[in-house]
Amino acid sequence: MRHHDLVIIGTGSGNSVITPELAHLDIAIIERGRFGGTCLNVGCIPTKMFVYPADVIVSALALDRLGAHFESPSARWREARDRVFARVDAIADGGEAYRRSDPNVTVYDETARFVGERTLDTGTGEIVTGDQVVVAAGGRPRMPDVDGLREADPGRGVHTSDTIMRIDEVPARIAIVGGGFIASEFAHVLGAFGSDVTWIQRSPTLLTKDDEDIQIAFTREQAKRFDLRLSTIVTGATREGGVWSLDLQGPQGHSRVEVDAVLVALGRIPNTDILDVAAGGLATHHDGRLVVDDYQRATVEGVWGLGDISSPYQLKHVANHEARVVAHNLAFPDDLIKSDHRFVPAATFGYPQVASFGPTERQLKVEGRDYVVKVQQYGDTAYGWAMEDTVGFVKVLADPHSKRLIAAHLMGYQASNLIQPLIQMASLGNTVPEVARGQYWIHPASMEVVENALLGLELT
Ligand SMILES: Cc1cc2nc3c(=O)[nH]c(=O)nc-3n(C[C@H](O)[C@H](O)[C@H](O)COP(=O)(O)OP(=O)(O)OC[C@H]3O[C@@H](n4cnc5c(N)ncnc54)[C@H](O)[C@@H]3O)c2cc1C
Ligand SMILES: NC(=O)c1ccc[n+]([C@@H]2O[C@H](COP(=O)([O-])OP(=O)(O)OC[C@H]3O[C@@H](n4cnc5c(N)ncnc54)[C@H](O)[C@@H]3O)[C@@H](O)[C@H]2O)c1
Repeated sequence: MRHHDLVIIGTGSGNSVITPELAHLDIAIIERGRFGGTCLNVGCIPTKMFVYPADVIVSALALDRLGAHFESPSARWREARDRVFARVDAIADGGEAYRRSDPNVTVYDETARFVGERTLDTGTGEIVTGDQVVVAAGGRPRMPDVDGLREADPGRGVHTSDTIMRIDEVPARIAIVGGGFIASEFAHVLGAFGSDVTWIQRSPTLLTKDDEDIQIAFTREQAKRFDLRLSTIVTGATREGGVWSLDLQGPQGHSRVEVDAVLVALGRIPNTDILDVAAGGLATHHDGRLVVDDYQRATVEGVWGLGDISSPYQLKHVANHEARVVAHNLAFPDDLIKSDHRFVPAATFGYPQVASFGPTERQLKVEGRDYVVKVQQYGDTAYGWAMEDTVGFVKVLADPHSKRLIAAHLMGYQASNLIQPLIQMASLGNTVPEVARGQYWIHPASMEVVENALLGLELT
């Protein structure tokens, strides 16, 4: 049994808990996978490195309407893959080497599980205890309850986001199951790189957590590009001669689709079960997330949780924020700070992009909350004319009494960037008139669509 001042499980955002204020402590890091966690190795960063060339290819295909012509743009998957992982793997390896070279840090590289309060079996034959324990062990893909698809099996063409980006060639035909972030981003990427995508979603729209206007508009755009099977579930899967035959149950009854590979994108489940947090005396929510309070404290003194293992958001910027809060609270126990989850934004890097924060219009109606709303089309602004845009829009919802923004929902070119001033004004408590008329907006930048959306809100 070995004792440490601080034990950190998981090197995603957990790795960044080691700030200069804590660097003198005797620290254990337990990581069963690659250093850097999901975002770096199999998540945000590699996906966006594939999304960028996919954006370029798909937008080039649509440039005819602007009088610009390209001879059939095409993509080379292996080149893109090798570019992505040359960079990503080097960062992961460098991060691990850096930690291992630190005399204050001991790295345990197996699967940990709790065997008592603040006590862990590291899986390496060593039991460790910590004065403080940070649980940052993230989550993993949820698999469907369908024979043949219960486990990822890349060798047989059953993939999750953990494996799909390392394949040698894009499959000629792929079925993507799910209708959220991962499905949307990978349909775009794999489609741009040459796969014929059949997209299976159990709900009548995609992106069901987004505002209804976004759901409808995004689904309409994807249906133009992919074989989209809505209100449809997979009931069976068999493989013969390298070909998967999926049984589908949809609005027209039973159907069958043949594909070379399947990508499962049905959400992620927290790793509290693998960690056996109950043995550590720690409480979980009904969905398996670790219970933490606003200060990121778990239910046993000296234990903290952050990121996907405890968060309902499952977003890297949230995990990073919570890591900063934990690092502060560990270093300054007499001056605890809370996490700020008031205006958490998210972006789906599909084509078109979607970005939002705050409740949907339907949620506001259900809550009976007063609001005013404006939907501004990209196509009604000068930059939208330049792009001949017919799909993008900015939807803003504001409180008519305080004149502050409640929510924003954007779809279109660079939505993930265009939303930032709206997040800023909500977070900093600026009113709509202050932001709309209290500054210059560069003409005729694409950001004018945001200015016009704010000006269009009827706030008397
Ligand atoms: C395909 C994909 C794309 C994404 N894109 C975005 C995006 O564009 N923007 C965004 O904001 N978010 C994105 N996310 C979400 C983002 O990656 C996560 O929210 C974030 O990485 C969570 O960080 P974390 O530190 O909580 O967990 P993780 O980064 O998952 O780290 C947990 C670590 O704990 C280790 N571990 C788990 N159990 C144990 C154990 N028992 N013992 C030892 N080690 C253990 C794991 O190996 C892992 O390295 C994406 C996710 C995916 C899957
Ligand atoms: N750009 C980003 O920020 C980004 C990108 C990728 C992933 N992520 C994070 O990773 C997490 C996982 O992504 P995801 O796309 O897997 O999850 P998600 O929650 O976005 O989507 C899951 C989809 O699967 C469907 N589904 C769930 N269970 C089902 C079942 N049993 N049968 C049929 N359909 C079912 C849901 O209706 C939904 O459409 C997300 O929560 C997100 O926070 C973020």
